[in-house]
Amino acid sequence: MHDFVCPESLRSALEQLKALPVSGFQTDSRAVQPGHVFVCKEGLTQDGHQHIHEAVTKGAIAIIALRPVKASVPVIVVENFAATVELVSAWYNTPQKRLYNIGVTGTNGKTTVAYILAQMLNQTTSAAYTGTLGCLFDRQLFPLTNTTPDPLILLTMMHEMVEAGVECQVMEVSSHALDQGRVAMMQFDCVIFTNIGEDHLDYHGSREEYVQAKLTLLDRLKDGGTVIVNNDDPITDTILKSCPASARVISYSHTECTNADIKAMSSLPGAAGTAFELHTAIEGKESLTQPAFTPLPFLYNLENSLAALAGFYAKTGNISAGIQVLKQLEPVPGRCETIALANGATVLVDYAHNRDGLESLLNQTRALLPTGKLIHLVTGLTGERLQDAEETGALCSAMADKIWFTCHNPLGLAHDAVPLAMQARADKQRCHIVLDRQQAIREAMAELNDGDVLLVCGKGRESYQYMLADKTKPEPYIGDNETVLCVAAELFPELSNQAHQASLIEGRQ
Ligand SMILES: CC(=O)N[C@H]1[C@@H](OP(=O)(O)OP(=O)(O)OC[C@H]2O[C@@H](n3ccc(=O)[nH]c3=O)[C@H](O)[C@@H]2O)O[C@H](CO)[C@@H](O)[C@@H]1O[C@H](C)C(=O)N[C@@H](C)C(=O)N[C@H](CCC(=O)O)C(=O)O
Ligand SMILES: Nc1ncnc2c1ncn2[C@@H]1O[C@H](COP(=O)(O)OP(=O)(O)OP(=O)(O)O)[C@@H](O)[C@H]1O
Repeated sequence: MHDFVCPESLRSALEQLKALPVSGFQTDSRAVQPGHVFVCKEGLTQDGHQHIHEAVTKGAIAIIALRPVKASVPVIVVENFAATVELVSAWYNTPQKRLYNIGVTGTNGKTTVAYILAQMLNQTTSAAYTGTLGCLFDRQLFPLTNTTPDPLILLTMMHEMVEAGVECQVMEVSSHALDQGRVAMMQFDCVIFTNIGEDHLDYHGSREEYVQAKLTLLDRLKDGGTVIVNNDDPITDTILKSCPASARVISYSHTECTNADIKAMSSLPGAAGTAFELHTAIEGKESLTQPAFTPLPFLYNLENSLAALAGFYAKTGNISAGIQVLKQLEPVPGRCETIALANGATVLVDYAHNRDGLESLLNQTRALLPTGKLIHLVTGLTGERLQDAEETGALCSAMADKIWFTCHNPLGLAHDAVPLAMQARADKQRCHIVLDRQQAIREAMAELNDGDVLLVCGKGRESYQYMLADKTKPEPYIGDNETVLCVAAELFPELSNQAHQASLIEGRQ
């Protein structure tokens, strides 16, 4: 049994760690691997100190705790979790300070903006993406549990990035992360706001609290850093009022009549992307209008592309180079992925998973659909969004022609709880409940005719369902894309799976 160790300073804690063969740091006993230091955290529902035994059994070689505890491995006691973050940051030689960090927040569009901006910056430097899709750099993808990871995971990833020669990180910053201080050790060079609507009321309690959480991203801005705002979002006035005086502000807009620094003119958003005139009038520079094109479909992706262009400009100072790389963007996995069917109908697999996202997707689809053609919709909401379910269901009923409410991460609720709530204020003649997600997709596809569109929303490329509240125990799910491809092969056997797969890629007309 080791004595309790109570370091008087960070330095002495570091010295203790240096004497051990540390392979990493972990706050979750379930994920501990041999050589890890297990960090005890008092969370919202549990106390990490209760899980020391499991951590040691799994191979933890030391414990960092907030109070004296007994363990068969050395214990370092620190004052609070922030001290641990400081310790781990020092252990990795403050990797966050060795990167140009861009933080992206907003209700919708974080993944899209962060992923495409990292892609664009990769044409000029080595850039990493961190967010809902995982942590991607140096051609490797590291899966993440959270959109914005726990600070110790983030520090570990940033250490790996620095080791791999990455120069710039574009990361999504969720409202939960801001509220829980997951990015408290960051000093962002640039922050980007996409749009702020209403979401996560289960966690934040009210829209005001949610907005306040988002605004705290500004507290994490470096002195003299850049704030990128969407002039078309009414929340921008509030953001600007909260901006530090030293900040450089760059605004973007998709409407011609605003005085945004970067704006799209003469745009005609379509399913094949959007051609537009990019007008820039930044920081007193001579204004410039240049032809531009984003291959991502729909108006909201024009907005996302403008946000990414502004981010590219903030980092490189070269908007013309940004226009060039924007043209060649690869699609974002699970967002607006199109599959053309042999009968002339189209299936679109998308990540729209809250009221605002569904509304903008349905609006855009309706605007592009010829009269008389139908929008079919397969959707659900996660258990966390139960209180939004009635209103969202009513919105879907008003905007789509035929709807299948289905299962989407019930997170411990009865599987029909969210679908029933979604159906409550919907037109029941047109809005069915089919809990088996694959069956819902199958039924919806069977009813499609030439020119109709089916939107399969909410999961994107996710290949799991959180049936239980415990997110460490996901159930495997084949995936929406795969389901659509299988059903297409059943419905149109004359086309091989391979042909369908090809149409998935080429179908982005
Ligand atoms: C509600 C919430 O946000 N919880 C987050 C929070 O967990 P917590 O600290 O409260 O955890 P806890 O369950 O009370 O446990 C306390 C401590 O005991 C540890 N523990 C717990 C159980 C065990 O068996 N062993 C063990 O060691 C836990 O790892 C933790 O260190 O801190 C953890 C580490 O940072 C997060 O992983 C965890 O995210 C959970 C998984 C989650 O689902 N969060 C969602 C709501 C979320 O954050 N979502 C946003 C994106 C939202 C969006 O835009 O769509 C995100 O950034 O991911
Ligand atoms: N700028 C936008 N405005 C409104 N809706 C959008 C916008 N961008 C994307 N969407 C819709 O929201 C969905 C989710 O997009 P995206 O994954 O980029 O958002 P997000 O903010 O990262 O969400 P999450 O953090 O939960 O993953 C898209 O599939 C699309 O339907």
